[in-house]
Amino acid sequence: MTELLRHPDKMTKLIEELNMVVGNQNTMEESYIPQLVYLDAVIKETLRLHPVAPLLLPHVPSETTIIGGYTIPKGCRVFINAWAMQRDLELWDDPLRFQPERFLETDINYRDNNFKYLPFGSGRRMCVGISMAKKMAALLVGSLVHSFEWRLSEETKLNLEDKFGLVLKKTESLVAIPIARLPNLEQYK
Ligand code: HEM
Repeated sequence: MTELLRHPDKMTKLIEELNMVVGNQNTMEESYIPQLVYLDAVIKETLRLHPVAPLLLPHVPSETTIIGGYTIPKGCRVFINAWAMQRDLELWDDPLRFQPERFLETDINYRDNNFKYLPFGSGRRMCVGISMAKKMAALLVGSLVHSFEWRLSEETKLNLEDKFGLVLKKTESLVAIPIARLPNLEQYK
């Protein structure tokens, strides 16, 4: 939501998609998700810049392995810096820019074997909750944007700073004011 509020043009594009697919007589539901391609791109781009688990989960190889000339000893703890890979200038065009369109132009997916985009990890130990997480994120962001117009109070600064840990969190929570945008208040019950 912070990225969308910082980029009103992207917010407008998402609202237009929701208006077209869901319409203002309905509320956001799971069945609309496959048609909401821009919403999917917004979530993918958000997870690229702000991965929930920036170093994935610690992995421990069961055998000593050589990868790219580096020896990874059996039993050592390996962290994969997905955060850095997903912002790497050599892998991404203009990497610090919030640009959901980059996911419309390519078919990069969460489960692909590409090693530049790993918000859910990769391989045998990748996240088992991808399907659920994808749907929940789409339902949540889709509902917030479809049902409300979001405004900021005068003093709100849109701070995108991250607090690092096993899980990435915003340093400052977003405070935004929702305004009903659906025509019928019954739709909010
Ligand atoms: C946006 C939401 C989520 C993100 C970004 C996420 C991300 C991740 C990541 C990065 C890993 C580590 C993968 C690796 O180290 O290779 C992981 C593991 C895991 N996730 Fe998620 N996850 C999410 C939601 C969920 C949900 C909803 C569930 C369960 C319903 C779930 C269950 C798990 C489990 C059980 C593992 C450990 C898998 C293993 O070690 O074999 N996750 N997740």
